[in-house]
Amino acid sequence: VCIQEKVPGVQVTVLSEKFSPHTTSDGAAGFWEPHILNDTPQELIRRWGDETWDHLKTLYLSPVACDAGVILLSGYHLHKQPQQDPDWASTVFGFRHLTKQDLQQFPGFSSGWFSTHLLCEGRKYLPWLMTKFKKAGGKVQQGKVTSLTELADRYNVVVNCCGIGAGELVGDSTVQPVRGQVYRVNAPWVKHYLIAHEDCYYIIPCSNNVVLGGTAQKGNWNLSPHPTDSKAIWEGCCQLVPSLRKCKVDHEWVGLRPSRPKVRLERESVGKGSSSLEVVHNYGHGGAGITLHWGCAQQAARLVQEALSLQQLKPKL
Ligand SMILES: Cc1cc2nc3c(=O)[nH]c(=O)nc-3n(C[C@H](O)[C@H](O)[C@H](O)COP(=O)(O)OP(=O)(O)OC[C@H]3O[C@@H](n4cnc5c(N)ncnc54)[C@H](O)[C@@H]3O)c2cc1C
Ligand SMILES: O=C(O)CCC(=O)C(=O)O
Repeated sequence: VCIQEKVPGVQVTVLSEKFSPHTTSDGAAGFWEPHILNDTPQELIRRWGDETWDHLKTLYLSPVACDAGVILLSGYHLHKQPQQDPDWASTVFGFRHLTKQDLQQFPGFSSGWFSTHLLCEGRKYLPWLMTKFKKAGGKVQQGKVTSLTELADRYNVVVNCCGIGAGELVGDSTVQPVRGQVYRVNAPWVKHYLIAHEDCYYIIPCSNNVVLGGTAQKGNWNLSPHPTDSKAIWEGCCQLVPSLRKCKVDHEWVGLRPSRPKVRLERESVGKGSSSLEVVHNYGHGGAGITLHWGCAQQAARLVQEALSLQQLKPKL
């Protein structure tokens, strides 16, 4: 969608093995908070995160908020050890430190913050974006790409935004999963998010259900819910909000956060001669793909523009 908006007359095709609701982005809570980004430079996290925040804020304040799956959510970040204020404190709304009175609700936690965040639900947002994309003339094709150069005779530029699949596609062994298991439950009485950072437990209400998480297991590719994780998540979340014991479980889900030493967002020429191709890489967003998505997409679209203006355009089939 960003490319369509930035490059006049461009024809864009989304070529993907899986579509919504079967992607990692569909299962994520969609909570705006930069995390699991390893050594991605702080100034880039701030720039991409803030651009995404502004984009989501605009959607939230518009009539499309419900269709696009963008909501505003307040709640608690809980810590067992004293922490420095996070870099995102000045981006979110109403950041403050928890008082002794706040902390009385949460035995075992000694500090934390209260803040209001935007949340973008992939399961609503992706179909909403797809409608926009198709209306603007975008094409869609299902299929697994095994080599980027196989696309050289069909496209002038390819954007590699394959998430966890990017590692295999471009032979980047630094892409590793950080496995996240969650429950989706019906608990409409839960109106605040709670994130217990050291234990990795969280409770995040979305528009139709509540996400109970989670795990962050590096290098684990198992896409099935594991009973040991289910038990730990259930007990951890029920300790935070005991009334959750009464909730009805909708389903469990596992996703692989596409982790990398740092987000890869750059241009590269791959292949030689007739199979050479301009590629824009945009992958490795760890636990923050939704948090950074619009800022990264803007940058990727600028790189597409650059790649198009550098090459002599030949008509392709
Ligand atoms: C449990 C959990 C909770 C999360 N919560 C949050 C959150 O609250 N906030 C947040 O910001 N982030 C969150 N994340 C992280 C977020 O989900 C990811 O960073 C994000 O989904 C990555 O998006 P992506 O588009 O790169 O990958 P994906 O959503 O996985 O999309 C990649 C696409 O590429 C396609 N593809 C891959 N390889 C190929 C190939 N070879 N050929 C063709 N197509 C291919 C796939 O089919 C898919 O359609 C969470 C992740 C998990 C697991
Ligand atoms: O911890 C958060 O900010 C919300 C959940 C999340 O982003 C994740 O599980 O990766």
